[in-house]
This record gives sequence, C-alpha cells and structure tokens, in this order.
Amino acid sequence: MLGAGPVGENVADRAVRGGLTVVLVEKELVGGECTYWACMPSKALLRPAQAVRAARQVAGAAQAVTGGLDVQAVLDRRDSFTSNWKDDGQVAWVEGAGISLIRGQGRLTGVREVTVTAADGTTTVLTARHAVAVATGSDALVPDIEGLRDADPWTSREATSAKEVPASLAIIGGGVVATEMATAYLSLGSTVTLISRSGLLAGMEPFAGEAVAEALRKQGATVLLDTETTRVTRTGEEVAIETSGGTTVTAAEVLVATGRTPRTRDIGLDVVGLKPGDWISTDDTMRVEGFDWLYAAGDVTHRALLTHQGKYQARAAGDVIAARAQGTPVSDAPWGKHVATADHSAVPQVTFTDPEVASVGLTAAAAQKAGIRVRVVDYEIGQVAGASVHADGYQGKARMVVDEDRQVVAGVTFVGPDVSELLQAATIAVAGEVPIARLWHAVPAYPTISEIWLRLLETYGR
Ligand SMILES: Cc1cc2nc3c(=O)[nH]c(=O)nc-3n(C[C@H](O)[C@H](O)[C@H](O)COP(=O)(O)OP(=O)(O)OC[C@H]3O[C@@H](n4cnc5c(N)ncnc54)[C@H](O)[C@@H]3O)c2cc1C
Ligand SMILES: NC(=O)c1ccc[n+]([C@@H]2O[C@H](COP(=O)([O-])OP(=O)(O)OC[C@H]3O[C@@H](n4cnc5c(N)ncnc54)[C@H](O)[C@@H]3O)[C@@H](O)[C@H]2O)c1
Repeated sequence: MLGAGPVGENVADRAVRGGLTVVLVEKELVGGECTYWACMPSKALLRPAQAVRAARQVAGAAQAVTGGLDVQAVLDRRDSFTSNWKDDGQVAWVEGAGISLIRGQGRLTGVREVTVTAADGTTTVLTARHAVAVATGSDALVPDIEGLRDADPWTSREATSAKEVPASLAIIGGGVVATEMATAYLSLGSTVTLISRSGLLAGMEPFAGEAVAEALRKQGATVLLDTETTRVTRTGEEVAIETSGGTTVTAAEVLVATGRTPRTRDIGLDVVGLKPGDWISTDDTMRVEGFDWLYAAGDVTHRALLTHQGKYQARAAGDVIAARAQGTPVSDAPWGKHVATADHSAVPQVTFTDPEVASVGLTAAAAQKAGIRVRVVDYEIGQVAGASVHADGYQGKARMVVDEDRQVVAGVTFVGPDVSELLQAATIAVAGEVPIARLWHAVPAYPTISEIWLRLLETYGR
C-alpha cells in the first residue's frame, strides 16, 4: 500500500479485516495531507470565527461577545488538531489495526513489486502476493505565471500551518481553498485580496459563489473576479501581483490556490507502462484498467478530491482486494459492496466559508448537460421558522434539482450559516434515489432548519 493518508489507511484496514497482511509505505507523516495540511487544520482555523458569528447573530447572546478572536489561541487549537505535526497517534492506530508500516519513498519496480527507499538511502524490496494499491494523494498545483515560483508563494501547506498571521494576504484562485482561506485569514486579521480568473466556486450552483463573494466583501476582503494574474514579483517583505485588470495588488504573502496535481511523478509508473505525472484512472472497484494486481484510490485517481469520498473508495478497494484474493464473491454491480458508484452522482461537499456551501449530486446545469429533464426548485432558507430562531435575519438559499422522468432528487445545494449538517439528509435522498412521493413522508421536526425540505417539496407540489 503506497501512501498512508486517510485513503491508504482505510484500504489497509479493510484488507487486514478481510484476512490479508498489509504493508503500508509512507514517506512523510502517517495521516497524510488531510490531517496535517488540509482538512483538519483549515477547519480548526475557521471554526472559532464561526462560533463567534453564530453568537453575534442571536440577540441576547450577541451582548455576551465583547471581544475579538484570540489569534494565538486559535493557532494553538489548530496545532492540537495536527498533533504539532507528529504522527505518533496515527502510527499507534496503524499498529493496533495489525498493519505493518515502512517509512520511505515507495516506487513500483516490477509486477506486484515495490521498492522503498528510506531517508538514510537503504532500500527494501516488497513483493505482494495479491495486490499493490496506490494512494499517494495530490500536491498543490503552482501554475506557470511569470515570477510566481520565484516569489516564494504560500500553498495550502503554508496557509494551514502558518505560525503567524501575515498583515496582508493575496490569494490567487477562486475555488474551495481560496475561499476558505480568505474567510479564515480575514477573521484572523489579515487584509485579504482574492484574485479569481472566473467567478467563485465555479462548478457549483452560481448562487453559491455569488453569496460567498458578497460575504467576503462585506467581511472586508477585496474580491477581483474574472481577473487573470499576469506577473508576480517579490521585493523584500512584499509581493506585487499584477493582474489583467491593470490593478497591481501588494501583500506580505501570496497564496496559490489553483487546484491540485497528482503525486505520481516519482512512483515508478513508467515501469508498469503508465505515464509518470498523470492521474491514475480506475474502474469502479478501484482497479487500474489493464491490471489484475494494481489498484488506486483517493486524490490520485482524480475521481473526487475529498477525504470522505477517498475513504469510501478505500473501503471498496480494501474489501474487493481481499475478496479477490480469497476467491469469495465480488459484488461489483452498481451500488454493490465493492464499487464506488456514488462518485458518479452523489458526492457531498461542504465549503466551510461564511456562509457555508453544502452540496450533493448534480447542479441544474450539470444535470441538463447530462441530458436529464430537470425541474429546479428554489427556496429562501430564512423563511423557515427554525432558521429564524437559529439566527436573527438568517439569510440563505436552497435549491433542489429534480429528475422529472425518474421522480427523484438529482442534486441539492444549501447556502447559509450552519447548513453543513443539513447535507447528509440530502445525500441519503440522492444516493438512495428516494422517490419524491416518499420524501413527503420523511417529516422534518419543527422548528428546525431541516424544514427546508418540507418547503422545497411544497414548492415542487404534489
Ligand atoms: C487546504 C485543503 C483543505 C481541504 N479540506 C477538506 C475538507 O474539509 N474535507 C474534505 O473532504 N477534503 C478536504 N481536502 C481534500 C483532502 O485533503 C484530500 O482529498 C485527502 O487528503 C486525500 O487523501 P489521500 O489519502 O488520497 O491523499 P493524501 O492525504 O495526500 O495522502 C497521501 C499520502 O501518501 C504519501 N506518499 C505520497 N507519495 C508517496 C510515495 N511515493 N511513497 C510513500 N508515501 C507516499 C504522502 O506523504 C501522504 O501521506 C482539503 C484539501 C486541501 C488542500
Ligand atoms: N471543504 C472541502 O471539502 C475542501 C476544502 C479545500 C479543498 N478541498 C479539495 O481540494 C481540492 C483543491 O482545492 P483548490 O481550491 O485548490 O482547487 P479548485 O479546483 O476548487 O479551484 C481551483 C481554482 O483555481 C483557478 N485556477 C486554476 N488554474 C489557474 C491559473 N492558471 N491561474 C489562475 N487561476 C487558476 C480555478 O479557476 C479555480 O477557481 C478541491 O478539489 C477540493 O475538493 C476541499
């Protein structure tokens, strides 16, 4: 098993539970990007401001919040979530799960063969009886913008692990990392400028990015949309970012948040006939096409660059590797035990901005593009009784995209404060293909924000 991020750990765990022996190879920290430089530290940076905002939106509680964030306490709490970038806890879990761990850079060196080069240069050759799985994840992509690499830019790693808050931060990109880090650093006191070559959160329902852009501006950020970055220059303590609009943005640091690139350049893909530097594509059992022994899961497959979805793929992969090894039945029809079917139509994602964006399944545009006859149902979440009790002047919007021919929900998007916990109900509706007629019988409790479901159904009609 190459890579001990959340995905590698789960493939290994499932294969061990299935009766196999597993060696996990890790070159940095057991727990991967998610634990140390992505999901956990970013959410730890965001949560304190969200808690303060929640209190400030409720008269009575608002009066109790008299100060600003304690920045050092926020950073200290973030450090506790990353265990100060030490992986002892995760190593203990690996050992407890009966998985062997070898530290070093792993490379494919033959059929079912991996060679691990340790930090001191010693090598260990491992030959698998059944399978090799690759879950080496992804790195931040730094695009070819003139001067950018020489300007010593931050990537998501520096943004999530910074020990000090820069006075000003320019962010190139308009996706999830850019918007979340803009939200976090604004709350920590930086002057933030976000430079996006498109609108924000492209690929989601348009009203999501529009709401986030408006909110970032209200919170004090400068948001430049449809703006290309043309040149970046660092002079001493300052970075100058020239843009297509003619504006030059200056900041103490520049964060590049322009997507990911697969960690496959140096893992021996050429030895097995694949191209180094490419994403690794698989079938729905996570087996690499053309191989009976090579599997991949998680970010490296480019199916859905999310921890929960990678771990879902990992459960399928670990279980199917064990089943194929033991000769037990394989359940690889859509929605079977050994396939990651949901990757195609039911991927949930929360963007932890303020307001939050929670979505699953297809947007209206994506559904139409897929040839589905859709009806779009929109509703203002603030009109739901539970939302008005939750926060004074609650503002948010929900969209349900209905597949008219199949009478099921193809996608749902919620934008608003604290909508993240609404998402699992939507995921169940989409993945479960629950008929609209039956959803009427899933009665949301009064007065909760979940009553948005009732309002969406009433707007749809029956
Ligand atoms: C800033 C940020 C915030 C994010 N927030 C969220 C979030 O809130 N929710 C969410 O679901 N997703 C989030 N993501 C995405 C999430 O981090 C990834 O989807 C997830 O980490 C993928 O897991 P993985 O195991 O595939 O890869 P990784 O976590 O990257 O782990 C891969 C592991 O493989 C190791 N490795 C690589 N090459 C080798 C080799 N040759 N030999 C040995 N070991 C090797 C690496 O050192 C690493 O430990 C975020 C991403 C970023 C950048
Ligand atoms: N809360 C979460 O679930 C969460 C949080 C952060 C990251 N992630 C995952 O991590 C992945 C990476 O996030 P991300 O924000 O880096 O990627 P992204 O794909 O979400 O956004 C990339 C952004 O960079 C822009 N861009 C791309 N190339 C560019 C260029 N050459 N010049 C200027 N702009 C350019 C794109 O237009 C887009 O706005 C995502 O796929 C996401 O799923 C998830």
